[in-house]
Amino acid sequence: MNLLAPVRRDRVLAELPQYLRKEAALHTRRDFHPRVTCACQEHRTGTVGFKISKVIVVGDLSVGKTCLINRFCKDTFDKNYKATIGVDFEMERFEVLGIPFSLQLWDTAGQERFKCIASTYYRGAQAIIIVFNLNDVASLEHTKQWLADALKENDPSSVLLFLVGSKKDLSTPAQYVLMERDALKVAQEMKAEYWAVSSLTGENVREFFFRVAALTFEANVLAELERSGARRIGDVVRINSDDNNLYLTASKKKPPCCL
Ligand SMILES: Nc1nc2c(ncn2[C@@H]2O[C@H](COP(=O)(O)OP(=O)(O)OP(=O)(O)O)[C@@H](O)[C@H]2O)c(=O)[nH]1
Ligand SMILES: [Mg+2]
Repeated sequence: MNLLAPVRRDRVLAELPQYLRKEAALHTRRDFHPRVTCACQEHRTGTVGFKISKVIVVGDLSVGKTCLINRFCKDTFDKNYKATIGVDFEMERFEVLGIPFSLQLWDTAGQERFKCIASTYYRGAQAIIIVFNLNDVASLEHTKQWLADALKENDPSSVLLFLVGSKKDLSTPAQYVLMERDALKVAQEMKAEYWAVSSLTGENVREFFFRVAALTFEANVLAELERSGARRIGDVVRINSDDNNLYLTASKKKPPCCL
């Protein structure tokens, strides 16, 4: 018996959502990896549909991490600042290419005094979202330290990284252009995908989380195929060093529908 409520209609992804900026995208393909599409059509996604992927959200205090999660999950915005103490989390259920897929979004505290509690929850993340305030250059500089701390608890070769500039509504177009230039550089150094959002207006919030869900799903299915493929004689798994594809892809011996 399935005790879970059906996936909300506005959480159904039939196509790969696109990146924001080509210069700092995890990959620039227009569609899901053909092996993933094929596996979904044939319902060969193994345990992916039953798993919950952990996503952690880190960054300086008051950059807007809680507001970002609340805008997406509850469609609310609170203009008053209430510091997150330790951690909090929200579950979001999606359906990607017909397969159920869940994200557990971990909202962590940016305040120094709560950081050691929060960091005990970093382990086991499949995606790390590092948030900075587009109107505060120091918060962008600090993202490298947030990333280093989060990576101590995770496998840097398999985790997906997103660098998110918040509070876009507070920047003038001219200020935004300058900040974006610096942020794109940082994102490229980190090998993270860059996004700019506003939780107040909602700009890019849904697009961003859909992209996180889609890329995390894609990486999960590829890893699952890799594991099952490694058990079959003749399958070869390689790391694609194409700079447009910053994470693992599996290749060779594709079923006919994937060619
Ligand atoms: N104008 C504007 N204000 C925002 C936006 N996002 C967040 N804020 C405000 O920024 C303040 C901090 O937001 P939070 O989401 O609580 O920040 P946080 O990163 O979770 O802070 P910690 O929990 O202490 O780490 C609040 O007063 C929010 O209303 C935004 O997109 N635009
Ligand atoms: Mg918070």
